[in-house]
Amino acid sequence: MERLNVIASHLSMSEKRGMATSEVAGSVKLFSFNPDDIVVVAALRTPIGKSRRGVFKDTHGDDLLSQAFNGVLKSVNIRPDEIGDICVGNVNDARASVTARFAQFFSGIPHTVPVSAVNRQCGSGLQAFMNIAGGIKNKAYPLGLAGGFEMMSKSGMGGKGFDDMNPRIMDVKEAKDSLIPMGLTSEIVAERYGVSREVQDRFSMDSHKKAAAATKNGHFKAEIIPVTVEVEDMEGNRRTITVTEDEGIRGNTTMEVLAKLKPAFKQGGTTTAGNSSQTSDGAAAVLVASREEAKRRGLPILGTLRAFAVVGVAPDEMGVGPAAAIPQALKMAGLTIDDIDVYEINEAFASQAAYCVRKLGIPSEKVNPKGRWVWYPCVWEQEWELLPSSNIILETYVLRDLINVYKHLNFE
Ligand SMILES: CC(=O)SCCNC(=O)CCNC(=O)[C@H](O)C(C)(C)COP(=O)(O)OP(=O)(O)OC[C@H]1O[C@@H](n2cnc3c(N)ncnc32)[C@H](O)[C@@H]1OP(=O)(O)O
Repeated sequence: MERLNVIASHLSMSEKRGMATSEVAGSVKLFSFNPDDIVVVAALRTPIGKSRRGVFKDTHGDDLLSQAFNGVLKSVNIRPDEIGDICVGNVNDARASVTARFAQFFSGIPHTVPVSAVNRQCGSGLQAFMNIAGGIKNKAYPLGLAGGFEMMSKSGMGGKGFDDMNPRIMDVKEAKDSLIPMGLTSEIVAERYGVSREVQDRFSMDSHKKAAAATKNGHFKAEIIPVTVEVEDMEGNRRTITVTEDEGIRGNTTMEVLAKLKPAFKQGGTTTAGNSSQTSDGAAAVLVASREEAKRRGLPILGTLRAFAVVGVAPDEMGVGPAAAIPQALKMAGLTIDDIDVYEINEAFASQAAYCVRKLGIPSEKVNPKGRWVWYPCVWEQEWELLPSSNIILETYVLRDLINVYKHLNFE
């Protein structure tokens, strides 16, 4: 009976995806539902603000993160003391684990619930998710909260704590390369792999236009929690505002305007403010459970984690990460490039995303339909309607937009 249900669900998926039954037959074992599957039962984020001069420039990270925590808990009516563990991804906040603890208390989650923070650079939010998923898989707890935040208005791009470095770093090429500013690694990728300024600008323009259309059509509404904050204007007056949409999307951008922008990181380079992600402020959270626990509680199942991979790449071209890691995740999931319906490739620079899409042969119509970029892949089987006729999503970073928001904005 169980098997019949599984096959029946595949048939309906194949119909939705417009595929012949035989095309999905090979993935029957992938799609079987098991009690210990890792599922997402709630996922929400704040809007994303432009750092330093945006809507959250006067807001604290813990205030923003607690909004995300509160949002997901309330959306499915979970008692805060029932959470087994919390893990939060962050790159630039030197005291992120304490900020996360503050956010927990601001959300009314009692001290008996433990919290930790994790930094895997741009993949930190996704890593937080994987840490919680690992705890559930190991039966340490059946339900956990994963989140992420970045407040670049306050932290900037990091770069703190480098005063006391081991001088030996300069003698070891890859150690030294790890200090290359991110924008310059974009220039290296563009030069090394021949990604022209025009390709970068076009990728960026398309991304902005998709994001503007997605916003206009309300596609982000279900995932964004409106946030009310105080913000100081240029004259020093404080006012209270409620933010409901992402800041920084430039739907009117044209190739002509983009072509006029000066290189941001290197004379004669091709990476500009227009084809880089902006620096941002924001936070997100997901409530994660085993399928068994979700069913027992009657919680909605938004998606099932099907595979996850991490692969290292040379530091001087860090942005080629998706090209290395996506094949690995696909292999683990028993899927091919063509099996994926939607790729969300959240990269900071158009050079990197455009290179990865080209290298992997991803059909352009499947890339970032809402205009965002991804790396650091995990494969999701979607059990809700993200987009018509899409069921399998490969995304890098986190569940749709979570986390490491500092690089997302430009392309959302
Ligand atoms: C794993 C990884 O990927 S690591 C990477 C992590 N993330 C990063 O490294 C962040 C990269 N981004 C940055 O560092 C910064 O955004 C920079 C340096 C590229 C640009 O910084 P800023 O100059 O502050 O950019 P800002 O967004 O304010 O844009 C400056 C101007 O360029 C122009 N501009 C920027 N984007 C666009 C666009 N899409 N279309 C048209 N004009 C644009 C505008 O005139 C804008 O001024 P305005 O906002 O007053 O209209």
